[in-house]
Amino acid sequence: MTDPLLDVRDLVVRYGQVTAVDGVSFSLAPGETLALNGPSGCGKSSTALAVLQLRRPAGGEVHFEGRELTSLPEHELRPLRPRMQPVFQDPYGSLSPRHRIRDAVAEPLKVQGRWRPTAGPARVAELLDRVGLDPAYGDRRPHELSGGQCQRAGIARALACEPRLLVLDEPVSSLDPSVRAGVLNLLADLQDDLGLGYLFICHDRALVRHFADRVIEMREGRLTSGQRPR
Ligand SMILES: Nc1ncnc2c1ncn2[C@@H]1O[C@H](COP(=O)(O)OP(=O)(O)OP(=O)(O)O)[C@@H](O)[C@H]1O
Repeated sequence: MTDPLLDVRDLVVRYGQVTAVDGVSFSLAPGETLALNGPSGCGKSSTALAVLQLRRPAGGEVHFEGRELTSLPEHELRPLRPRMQPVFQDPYGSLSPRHRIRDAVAEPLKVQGRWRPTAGPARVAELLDRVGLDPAYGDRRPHELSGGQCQRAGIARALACEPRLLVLDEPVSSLDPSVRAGVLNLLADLQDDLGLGYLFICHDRALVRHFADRVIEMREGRLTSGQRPR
């Protein structure tokens, strides 16, 4: 059996007195899509933030590519962060309104010291093309794109990090139904090509059944089905 890409054990997330996630365990294999489904407020986004270590959990462990993340200080997490990238519901919220799309996609390359003035622009154009955007759109700012185009640009920016895991938090929920299928097809193609693992957070049960390899259900902070046996 392949080692899991992500192995979450007894995760607890608290906001003050509120326990949003209460002992959640699951694992995700490389190249797998695991859907986390459940009603509004059940703790899906809190689970996503804790997996990404954007909110440090109050308890439990998050093993990613064999490293346990919750015990790592920020300076040791930093080099691992590019490998697990979020894609959030609001496509405009994840891109700075002031920056052109090409700069937003180039930024992770620059932050990671992988930007080369000669090859960099071509790499950005390649990433935009890979997500189905005309590279000429690189000149635009987010408000000059549709929601679907903007979500594609956000995915291009995530891909610039060369991730192994995408945490997709309601990635198509704010898009027109006509645009959703295109973005989901893109995600499926990228997974086939790159072997990415997806933690796919979605409240739409029909959609998760269609898109995911496996579904786990959450309610009031706990998994009600699909919990990994201990
Ligand atoms: N920053 C916060 N401060 C205090 N409580 C919070 C915070 N974020 C979430 N919560 C609470 O934690 C619980 C879980 O919220 P969370 O957003 O994780 O659920 P969700 O399943 O993602 O909901 P939705 O589908 O509506 O986004 C809710 O009771 C929510 O009110």
